[in-house]
Amino acid sequence: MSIISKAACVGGGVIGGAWAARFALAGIDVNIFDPHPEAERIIGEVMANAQKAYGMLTMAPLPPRGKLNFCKTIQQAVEGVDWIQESVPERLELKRGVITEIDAFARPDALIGSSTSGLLPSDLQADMKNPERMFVAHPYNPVYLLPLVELVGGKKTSSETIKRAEEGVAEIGMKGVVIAKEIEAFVGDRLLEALWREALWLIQDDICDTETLDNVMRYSFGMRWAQMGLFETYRIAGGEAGMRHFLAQFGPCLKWPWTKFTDVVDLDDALVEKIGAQSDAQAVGRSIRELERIRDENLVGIMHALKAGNGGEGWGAGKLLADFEKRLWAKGGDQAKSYDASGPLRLLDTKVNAAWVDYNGHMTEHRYLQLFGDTSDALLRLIGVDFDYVEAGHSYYTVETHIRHLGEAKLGQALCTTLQLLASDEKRVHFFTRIHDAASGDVIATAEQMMLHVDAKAGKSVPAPAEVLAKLKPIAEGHAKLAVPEGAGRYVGQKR
Ligand SMILES: CC(C)(COP(=O)([O-])OP(=O)(O)OC[C@H]1O[C@@H](n2cnc3c(N)ncnc32)[C@H](O)[C@@H]1OP(=O)(O)O)[C@@H](O)C(=O)NCCC(=O)NCCSC(=O)C[N+](C)(C)C
Repeated sequence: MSIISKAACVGGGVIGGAWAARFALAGIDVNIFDPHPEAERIIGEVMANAQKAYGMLTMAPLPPRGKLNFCKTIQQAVEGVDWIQESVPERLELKRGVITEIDAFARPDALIGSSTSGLLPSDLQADMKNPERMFVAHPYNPVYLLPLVELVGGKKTSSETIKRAEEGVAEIGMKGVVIAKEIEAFVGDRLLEALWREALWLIQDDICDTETLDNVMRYSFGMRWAQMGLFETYRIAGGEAGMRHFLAQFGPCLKWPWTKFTDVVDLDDALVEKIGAQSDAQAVGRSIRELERIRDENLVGIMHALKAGNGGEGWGAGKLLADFEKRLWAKGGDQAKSYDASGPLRLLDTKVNAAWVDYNGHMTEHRYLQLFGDTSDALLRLIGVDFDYVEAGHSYYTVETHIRHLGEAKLGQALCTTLQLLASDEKRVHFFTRIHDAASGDVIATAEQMMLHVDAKAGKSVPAPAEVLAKLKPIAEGHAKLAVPEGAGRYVGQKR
């Protein structure tokens, strides 16, 4: 049983809107309450960014998008839902009042998370009737892409609530990290605050400008942090002797005058103007929307890289994405069970995303192979060769591929793939896949491929079991009646 079938977002700004997108893209209907006159437009823009980002992030079958329902009152928004996420401005009295109102109308077992960046959950739950179901669920912007949620209970929060909250955020592809004790600003914002304080001093004292400071981070430890965080990185820095050696070597430096850690810079008009001007220069005219697009594409790229990390097992946020996709495939597999074998099988629908485009301004070579591979994966799921099947020790491996490029695919272009079986026997599946422009049906590329059924442990081809062959049979029979595709059997250098 899922924890979240229906959600509510109270407060729909950048954070609340992105929570709404997270829920909706996980197939969950969301009630939204936000008195801002332009709430619908703002959330619509966040949703559009989120959808674009998910289009790049995953080929797994996302469930039908949940509905967004704009409500006139908090009562209307929260009645009957399973999870309420409060994201109103960061003022204790305001948040406490809103949470108390949510508490009055929500189902007694509904979970209530607050997006506060630093207020104590005990303070927020002070006036509630059912405070045991309230906690901090602190996300990071953009919430629809960054998976972390800090889960922090107050004095009256039950441990059962935190457990359910952890399960709930996992359902929407997020990583719930439980913070052991409540403390202002929790863990993430404490760390950011320390760095931010130091950074402001470096600018104030003319040690560097904003661009230099950002470059120092993004070309070095920023990349390390994204994949291993602080302590695991330092463990490696300690060499063979590990963490203890690192602490012995670098610990004493903490007493050197390297930081202004406890001093707070005076953010007077002059410093604000200095940082503002440097930041404007750094942006070289790029709008916030443009920067958001670049940020989202980069985040997707980082997550893809991490998904391939650790020898393909996935690492950190990439492993989380891989696990989320496994669940999506497991659910979405049902959709693919019905098909019409009287023609080529339509197995994939996608759009060319920015990361797939090369310096010639069109989709680059290896992305074609990715789409062909994703299409053969879809065929395999259709005949029962899914994650469980592979985990049990058998699979199909591709042993030969012949790709032809007949047209170009441009950024944002909608594509679909169709697959035609040419021949099969107990070991072999020989098939022909076309990538089409989804609107016109024009063929942009084709691949003729051969897969062999293998015993993965033995690393040898073996006959597929009867149940797999039985699922392949109706497709083979249907496709035997089709004409052999133009281009099948061609080789490079052959005259047309
Ligand atoms: C393990 C492996 C796939 C096969 O090795 P093998 O058991 O030694 O196999 P044989 O060479 O003996 O071949 C078995 C039979 O299949 C026939 N065969 C082989 N290649 C072809 C071909 N290209 N076209 C037609 N027939 C072919 C061969 O003649 C044998 O026939 P018999 O009648 O005598 O049984 C091994 O090759 C291997 O590990 N290869 C690497 C595979 C790989 O890593 N591929 C890339 C992975 S991408 C992928 O798999 C994508 N996806 C499917 C998951 C989406």
